[in-house]
Amino acid sequence: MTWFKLLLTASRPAAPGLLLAVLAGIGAAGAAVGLMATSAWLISRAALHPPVLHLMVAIVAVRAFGIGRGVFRYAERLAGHDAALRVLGRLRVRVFDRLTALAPAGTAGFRGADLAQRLSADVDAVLDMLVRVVLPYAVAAIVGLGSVLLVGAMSPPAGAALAAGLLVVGAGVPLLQSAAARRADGRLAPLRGGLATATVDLLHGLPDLTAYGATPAQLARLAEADARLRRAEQRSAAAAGTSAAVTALATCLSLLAGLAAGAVAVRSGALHGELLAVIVLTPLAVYEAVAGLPVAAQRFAGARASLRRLAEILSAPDPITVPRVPAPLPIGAEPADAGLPGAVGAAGGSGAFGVSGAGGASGSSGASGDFGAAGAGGAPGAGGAGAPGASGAPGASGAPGASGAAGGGVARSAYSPAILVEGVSASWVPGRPAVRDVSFELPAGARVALAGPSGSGKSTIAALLVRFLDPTAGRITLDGVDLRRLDPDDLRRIVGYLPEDAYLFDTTISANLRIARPGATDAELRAALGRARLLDWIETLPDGLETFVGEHGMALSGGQRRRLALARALLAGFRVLILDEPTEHLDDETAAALTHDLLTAAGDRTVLLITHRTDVAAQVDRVIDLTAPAPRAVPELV
Ligand SMILES: Nc1ncnc2c1ncn2[C@@H]1O[C@H](COP(=O)(O)OP(=O)(O)OP(=O)(O)O)[C@@H](O)[C@H]1O
Repeated sequence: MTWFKLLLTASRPAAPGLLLAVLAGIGAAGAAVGLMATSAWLISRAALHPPVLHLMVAIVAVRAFGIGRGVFRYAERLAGHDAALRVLGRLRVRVFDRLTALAPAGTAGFRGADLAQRLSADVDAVLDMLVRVVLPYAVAAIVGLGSVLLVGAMSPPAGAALAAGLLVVGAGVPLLQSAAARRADGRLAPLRGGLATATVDLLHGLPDLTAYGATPAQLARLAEADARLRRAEQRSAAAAGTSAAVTALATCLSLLAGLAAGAVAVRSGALHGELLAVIVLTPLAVYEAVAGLPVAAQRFAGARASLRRLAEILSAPDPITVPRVPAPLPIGAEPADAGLPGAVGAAGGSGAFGVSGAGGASGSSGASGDFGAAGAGGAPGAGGAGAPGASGAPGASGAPGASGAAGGGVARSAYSPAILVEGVSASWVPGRPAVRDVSFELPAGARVALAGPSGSGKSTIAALLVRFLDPTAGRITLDGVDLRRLDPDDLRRIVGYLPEDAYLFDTTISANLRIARPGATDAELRAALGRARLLDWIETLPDGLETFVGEHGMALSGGQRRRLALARALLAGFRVLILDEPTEHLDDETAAALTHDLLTAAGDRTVLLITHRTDVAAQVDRVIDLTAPAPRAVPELV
């Protein structure tokens, strides 16, 4: 998408308002020109002492133009800003929507502070483009043309002098200016983004920089970014100053030329002496209308650069493909109502996925020797008797909700989906695979640990399961339905990802929890906190649920932060929970206790526990090891 197309599409809904602003602008500038021309004639005529009645029309016209100029100017500002602010608001929402669709995989190429800059300053540049570039140019072009015709009708040479002056000020000076400062003006927005990024980096990394004595070097980088921005601003300001001087010079020369042409015309008798003042003074008002054009041209370069940066976001490739007509979530795969075990009905109508073709297909894959141990009965449709996965598997019984009773291995009182990962490869950056040919199964209601060395792709698998990313090869199915056929928002209502660094907002415990479910009552919050084993501690706090957690949850310990994030996930009612390194950086004893609590709190949900720890094997149904080329299942489901 080009910057121009972006501007057109963004402004189209506000076109009537913008047109009204242009008309009002023409009215205001036209009234200024009319005021100057009429008063010039009135002064000249009055000097000859005619009967006052001969002046009455001109006197009324002067009043009308004087009042009209103010009224039209007000209407122009009102209509122009109203339309531009509407465009700006819509564009900001559009950019934000796009960012949410891109994040996190699609925004990997952008830097955080720079994105913030694009979302704020660059979107604001649309206001500049419409109100300070498009509007003044449209008004100046029409009023300038009308004035040249008016003056030209009285004295063609004076009209030609005015036209030449207007061309110099309205077109020549801006062209010269943009040639002189194009690079500087175009670089202002990216340089501001770079400075914001360097500042945020410095602030966030200050403790580490101080510890390593690297603050001076980082400060030097910041100073360098600042200096580059200052140099660009200076070049831009120098070009603007030169333009202002050239504009003033061109205006004076054009006025003098008009005066000379008018004087010659009066002398030769071609022009009545009363009109000489009109020819000389009218251009003053016209130049007022075009005087802002060099600045407008300068703003144009900056605003165009900003629009290009926004177009980059809007046309960034989709990290995932959203189907035009998404498949419905498998019946029964609705989020739990209160995030509590048993709150979800036992998957009524579940027979639907008993007949699902995809379920059948995955069944054959589950039974394959690839991960036979893991797949024994666990794969949807594989039909292994007695294995927990089989019990809930669509193909096995066609009634997932009934599985708890049938399976025996993993007691489930509510529906939990099964997930099958088949020969999946994926990359964050094209050509750099993060996981290759990974296959494993997450049977319904099972707790599976995903282990492997750092960088082996565990978090990438989690990102694939919530469709932050799509596989480049292979497929992932949820109860037999390929994830790519589902709406990602639907999917994320039932598959919850709890990253290692789950974000806590700088607000109260209750507000952090209600992000998952805005309508949750205090009792529901307490229930979720109780299940995350955090309630006892919270009850000891003077402000209880209304205690502030600080920026990034700094007022909580690492373990408390994770428990609070878990309580939020429980409250959301996900039916599959992906816990990414929930015990990282905790001592062994606390880690074991937290893992136990997390798994207990997860209740009947399907859980994928990403971990480096080797001691979780006893607490889960199986461990998938990503180290091996094709992950192995250790040990078998109990
Ligand atoms: N957002 C991202 N953008 C680009 N590359 C990424 C991104 N996230 C991960 N990668 C790359 O994908 C590969 C796998 O990373 P991933 O985080 O999945 O591994 P991991 O097993 O979870 O590691 P760890 O145990 O250290 O968290 C790495 O080479 C990493 O550089």
